[in-house]
Amino acid sequence: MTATIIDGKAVAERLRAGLAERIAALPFRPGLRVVRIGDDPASGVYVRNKDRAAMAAGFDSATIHLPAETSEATLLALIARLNADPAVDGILVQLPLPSQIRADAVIAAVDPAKDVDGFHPINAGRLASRQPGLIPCTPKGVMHLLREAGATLPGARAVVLGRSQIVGRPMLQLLLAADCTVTVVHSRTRDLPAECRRAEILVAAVGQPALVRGDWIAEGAIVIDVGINRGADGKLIGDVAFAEALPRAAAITPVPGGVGPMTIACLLENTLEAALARRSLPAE
Ligand SMILES: Nc1nc(=O)c2c([nH]1)NC[C@@H]1CN(c3ccc(C(=O)N[C@@H](CCC(=O)O)C(=O)O)cc3)C=[N+]21
Repeated sequence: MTATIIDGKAVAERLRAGLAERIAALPFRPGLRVVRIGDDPASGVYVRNKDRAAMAAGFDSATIHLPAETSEATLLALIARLNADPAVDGILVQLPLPSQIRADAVIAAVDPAKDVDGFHPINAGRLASRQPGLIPCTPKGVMHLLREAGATLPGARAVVLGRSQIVGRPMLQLLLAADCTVTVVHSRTRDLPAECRRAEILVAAVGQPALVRGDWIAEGAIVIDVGINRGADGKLIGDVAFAEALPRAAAITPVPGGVGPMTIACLLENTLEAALARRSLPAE
């Protein structure tokens, strides 16, 4: 078998085109504000891509760039101002934050109705309790890609590699809600390769370049690679050894061009959802 390569870039473009159409029919432009602190170069690329995609789809989007020395109090005051601004539907504070700022305090300060990252404990709790809320962008994008790849989710054995607050845990909730049999494995798991080999759907989200080798992958598995690691040569590499996985998997996402573009498209989808919900408009 040689795997079908899941074209996340193309799926993301279609999703964004659909959002642009819906926005064009609205009497207002959904507002997104991205807050970037300091000059982490990786954040720079992400913020630029997002701004470009948001503007092209018709959002009222802007990035607020503050210096690396910004205090937590200054950032919290900015968030309070954005929470109170009726033109702002979505707020994203780019992570990681400098060490003088507590990320937990910042995440909890964002109005849950504008929390387009889905990181606020209220939204995490809603997801875990199967109530409607804003869902973290990367796991939401993974669910889009699984549907696109034609995965049969009910009853499927899914393994999530990684238990982070921003990917692994919400991924567990979404796969479980879709009736998968989900196992979450992590750095303390005994025999990671054996656990991964049981997966019909494998979602790798650990941030370790090419950790998942060919022989960790069951024949015919669908492999979603969330990892975006920068190699010594500056190139992006996923968490999965792509060339080794190709002959075993049924379908696999590439890095770049897989999950990354979907994260941005889902951020825009969340911003539109937040804008409609805040105005008590129907979601479709
Ligand atoms: N509050 C917050 N929310 C985030 O969602 C968030 C964050 N902070 N901090 C940083 C990470 C990283 N992230 C990426 C999203 C898209 C690509 C992406 O589009 N990648 C392209 C390649 C881009 C390139 O060439 O560098 C791809 O995979 O094809 C990458 C990285 C969102 N993050």
